[in-house]
Amino acid sequence: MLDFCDVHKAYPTPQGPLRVLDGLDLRLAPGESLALMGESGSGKSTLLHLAAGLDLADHGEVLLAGESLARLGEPARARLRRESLGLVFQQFHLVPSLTVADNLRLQARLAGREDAEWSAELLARLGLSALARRYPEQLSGGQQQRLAIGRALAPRPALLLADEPTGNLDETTAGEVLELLLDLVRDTGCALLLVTHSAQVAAPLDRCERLSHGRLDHDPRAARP
Ligand SMILES: Nc1ncnc2c1ncn2[C@@H]1O[C@H](COP(=O)(O)OP(=O)(O)OP(=O)(O)O)[C@@H](O)[C@H]1O
Repeated sequence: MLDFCDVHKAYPTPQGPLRVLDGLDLRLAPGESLALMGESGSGKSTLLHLAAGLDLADHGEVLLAGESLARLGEPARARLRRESLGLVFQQFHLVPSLTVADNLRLQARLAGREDAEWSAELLARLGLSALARRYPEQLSGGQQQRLAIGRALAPRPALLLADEPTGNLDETTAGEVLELLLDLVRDTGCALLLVTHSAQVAAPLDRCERLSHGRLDHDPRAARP
């Protein structure tokens, strides 16, 4: 589903190149869930950006759904992103002028995958059916993040990238939102790459890797036995 092969990424700085990813290898199988942990500044967001084709590796190869992101032009990368990827961030990034139902529909429409039955089922599973005509600002933080998750999954992507998806929520709401996210991911067969600072959030996922000095180390402490 997602493969990083000997990936290097550096940022130019006045002091010279800052090497963030340094020969990183990663393989995520279809339907597999992986928690990505690591110190602040270790490169987790950089890795997510490369996985989404929002930025390109300096050396090495990133393959998404078998396609080398660097070899595709930007229009083809954008198409692949729309059709194969769901993105969820700590900030919800909902469209404020669209209702709950239309926020959900928009993403599916952009991917050419409108499916009224699936949208209705998603709204119900998100606990948002009764709120379908509200606007994002009329929702609680937990409801907004549930909608953001539903929107990302509306086109039935093969891979969901989530960057601290429960980082803005209180502990109880965060637990509920994570459970919902994992249930939906499991039921749709979507692979998941989730960045978190929390071992508790990482625990129910299939694997946990720690990013350190530009490479990944398996982290048995946070992974399920
Ligand atoms: N566009 C950029 N130009 C220069 N340096 C950058 C750029 N983007 C990120 N960096 C640096 O690269 C390193 C990795 O950043 P990144 O955001 O990937 O880390 P992170 O692990 O996601 O951090 P956090 O957990 O704090 O979100 C940091 O030292 C950061 O300052």
